[in-house]
Amino acid sequence: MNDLYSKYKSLRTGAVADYIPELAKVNPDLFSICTVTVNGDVLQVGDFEHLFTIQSISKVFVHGLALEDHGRDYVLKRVGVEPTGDAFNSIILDEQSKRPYNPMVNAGAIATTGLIKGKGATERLNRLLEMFQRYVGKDVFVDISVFTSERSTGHRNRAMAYLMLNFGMIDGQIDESLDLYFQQCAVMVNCRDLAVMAAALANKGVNPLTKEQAVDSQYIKDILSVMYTCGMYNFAGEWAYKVGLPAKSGVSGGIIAVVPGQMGIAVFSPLLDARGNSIRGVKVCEELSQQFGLHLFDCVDRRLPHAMLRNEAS
Ligand SMILES: NC(=O)CC[C@H](N)C(=O)O
Repeated sequence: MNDLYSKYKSLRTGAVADYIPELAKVNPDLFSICTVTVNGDVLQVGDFEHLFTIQSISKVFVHGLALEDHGRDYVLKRVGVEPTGDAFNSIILDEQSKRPYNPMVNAGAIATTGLIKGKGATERLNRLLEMFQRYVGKDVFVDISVFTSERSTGHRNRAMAYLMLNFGMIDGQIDESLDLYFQQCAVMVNCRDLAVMAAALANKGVNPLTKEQAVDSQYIKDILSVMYTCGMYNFAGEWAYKVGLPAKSGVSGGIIAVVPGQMGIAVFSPLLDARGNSIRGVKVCEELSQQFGLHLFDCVDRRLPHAMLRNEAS
């Protein structure tokens, strides 16, 4: 991991996201890698304590909460599970069903967030924060500057919400759902938190550090299959081919990847490619997958380093 960190630290291609004005202020040099095994072993390098907003990585966990709130049949009626091959912010709905294509693109995520139960905006936000807290293992907070920055500029997302309202795919509480969506995107995490969250998904929904059940284990297969096919947007196919792990990226520069039954991986580096994926994040995950045989369909045995498997034999 140290070798990968040193190798890519000097790679400075790409650009930080600036369509949300507050995100443009980030230091582009920040870089960290962290892995957490299902046994709770943590390996971390770089700026792993640096807090940033989770952005689209939140979509994975909110999808899980929507499944818990309504069950898979109902969620599937409102949001599909087809990869789009389009950008994360594309304003397209399935022509026939009028559903957004999947819960990982913005349209689908706004619809998913609209499904979160609660009496009023505060209860819905609290339920969402409690869900994140189960995954992270400590209190989490919304970055108000990033939230208000996106709320005042997120007209494209607002347009999607109105399109879905027109087709009856979300209910009339448009502003409340959009606020909740912008708030979930502005939840603050560090690279280590993300790796713990990914490790919970690798560990049947149980946070490996606190042992708390973060999400009902019956929905892990739903969450991971949608991540696998849709998590990296219009790069999802190449990612599945090269890295072979369920994953999710966000425009603030985070990427999580899940090695089911073994560990969670998180990389943070805000320099993005044209599709909105972290450039260093993609490179590091490609190399980790190749070096340790992590691709789900790789027939060679996984070669996790000894440090990651310390507790497995005991
Ligand atoms: N890809 C992302 O991280 C996008 C999330 C961002 N909040 C948006 O809706 O545009």
